[in-house]
Amino acid sequence: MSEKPVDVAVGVLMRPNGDVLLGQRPDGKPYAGYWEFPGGKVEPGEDIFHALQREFVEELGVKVISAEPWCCVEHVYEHAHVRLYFYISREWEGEPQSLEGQAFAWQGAYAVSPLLPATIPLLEWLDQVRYAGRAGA
Ligand SMILES: Nc1nc2c([nH]c(=O)n2[C@@H]2O[C@H](COP(=O)(O)OP(=O)(O)OP(=O)(O)O)[C@@H](O)[C@H]2O)c(=O)[nH]1
Repeated sequence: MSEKPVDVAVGVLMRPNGDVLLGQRPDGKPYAGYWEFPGGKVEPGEDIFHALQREFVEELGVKVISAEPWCCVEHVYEHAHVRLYFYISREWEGEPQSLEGQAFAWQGAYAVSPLLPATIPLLEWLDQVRYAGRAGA
């Protein structure tokens, strides 16, 4: 598949201790059961941050107050060519709720699996952000 990539806004909610929120893809979606950082496709005319805010309200009932762009990766799946815009947020309102029936979990070490293939290579790099400045990190 070499068509134009689909833009996806992805958010890493990060607690002060470095834990991050992962969700499990619901039944009926490609890669159902795989774990991912919450997010979804950017709609026409929408900017990435607003897409991120919308997805977090729809999926988790969480209002993202601020988020910094972290990285962008492309991945070609059999179902889609995606361009993933990852943001890191340390400032949000509300406790995550399972509004789409999905499981979710705050993770220190990544104890859930499988994770989406495009996301796995980023985890080591993300740990550098999560535990920056800590002894042994
Ligand atoms: N949210 C999210 N999506 C990811 C990650 N990694 C990754 O490859 N993706 C891919 O990005 C795409 C996200 O699309 P989606 O189907 O979840 O988007 P959506 O919620 O808008 O779905 P919809 O089509 O039902 O409206 C999927 O192809 C998914 O495989 C990740 O960490 N988080």
